[in-house]
Amino acid sequence: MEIYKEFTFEAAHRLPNVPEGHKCARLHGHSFRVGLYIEGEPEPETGWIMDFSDLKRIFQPTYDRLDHHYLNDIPGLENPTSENLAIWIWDQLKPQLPALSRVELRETCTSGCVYTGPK
Ligand SMILES: Nc1nc2c(c(=O)[nH]1)N=C([C@H](O)[C@H](O)COP(=O)(O)OP(=O)(O)OP(=O)(O)O)CN2
Ligand SMILES: [Zn+2]
Repeated sequence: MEIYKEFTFEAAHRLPNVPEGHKCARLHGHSFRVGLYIEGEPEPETGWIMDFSDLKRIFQPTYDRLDHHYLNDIPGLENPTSENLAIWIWDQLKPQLPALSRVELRETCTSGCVYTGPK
């Protein structure tokens, strides 16, 4: 079983390595959506895998680094594609959240990616 919690943050970015003339080379912003998934079995007593509010608390410091920031300025996010952002969020959280199973990163209403960890 997986549980998930979704977050939104506002941020600006530009993609430095796109072909010349690509629209994403220009500074622009998104309302990013992040889905964090935790895999496990519900504990018999609580009936939950983990408390959603604990998940929120653990994500908060990472969220604060992203929300209303220019992503390219963040170490490790110099090329802030959806893919790199999902990996970066995973790397921030996995040490504290061993049961993290999936990071969904939605950049626009129609574009995003899903990361399930290194293969
Ligand atoms: N594989 C990736 N492709 C693109 C990324 C990315 O992170 N990974 N990022 C971008 C841009 O940041 C862009 O803001 C989002 O792209 P796109 O879906 O093309 O945005 P639109 O809202 O313009 O999409 P439409 O559906 O065409 O309106 C580009 N590619
Ligand atoms: Zn973009």
